[in-house]
Amino acid sequence: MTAPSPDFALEIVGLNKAFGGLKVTQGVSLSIRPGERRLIIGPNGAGKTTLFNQISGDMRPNAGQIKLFGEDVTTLAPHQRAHRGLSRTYQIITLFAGDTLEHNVTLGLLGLLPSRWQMWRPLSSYRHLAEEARRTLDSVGLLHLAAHPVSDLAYGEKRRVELAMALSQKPRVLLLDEPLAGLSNAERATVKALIASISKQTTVVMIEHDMDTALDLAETVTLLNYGKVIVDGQRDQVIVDERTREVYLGA
Ligand SMILES: Nc1ncnc2c1ncn2[C@@H]1O[C@H](COP(=O)(O)OP(=O)(O)OP(=O)(O)O)[C@@H](O)[C@H]1O
Repeated sequence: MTAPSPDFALEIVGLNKAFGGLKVTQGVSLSIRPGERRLIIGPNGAGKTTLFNQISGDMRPNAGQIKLFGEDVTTLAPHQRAHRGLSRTYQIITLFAGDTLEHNVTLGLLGLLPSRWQMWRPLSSYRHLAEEARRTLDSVGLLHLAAHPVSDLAYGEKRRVELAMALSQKPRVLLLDEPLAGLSNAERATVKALIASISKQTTVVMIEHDMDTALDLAETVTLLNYGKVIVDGQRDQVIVDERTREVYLGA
């Protein structure tokens, strides 16, 4: 008999996090269904990135629970969550600037192998990973730059590489932290199309300030302010909600 599939890809219950006296996550509860596109919005300092850090395991909550497809992952390390299908990008690009694109993506894939890497084994011996890295680069139209150092790339191209690296892990849940930040209009359109093309096998949770673009990609929206969930629901309802107006317009 197979186990019943859980209702939620990601379920957060009563999450709390404080830095000294500053409460940055206050009783946050969220339920995100498999395949959902969820946008997390809120003013600067609302606690969006801190929430992501706790979901990914980069930061431990003070209280509360995080479940991935029904499994409690609250105390698991980031790589253990990654093995269970959670992947994230960061607000700050995390590629190795001096290394080639192909090596960067290969290393990203290597980190996910159950055996991890063995330091005495040359990277070139992981041929299947290098091939997958090249497929990954091809998927975002950057294969022609595979042998170039990351420092040669334009900012928008680096963003695409980072996204491609996260996608190459075939995540079940993907956390995108401001994927459009700092992009030109043209780059924004390219990255938006890339996000829109992500398979429904992947649940997408995205923090983004560029509402014009991000709202198009979202089905559901959560508004955070001072570490609390203020409104949560279908995109169109959240947009017209009085409380959203209040937070953004101080009305
Ligand atoms: N490691 C830390 N130590 C102390 N305070 C922190 C730490 N990380 C975040 N904070 C504080 O927690 C609050 C929430 O920060 P966070 O980065 O989560 O907000 P955000 O909603 O992502 O903001 P932005 O939209 O500007 O990125 C801020 O007041 C921030 O200064």
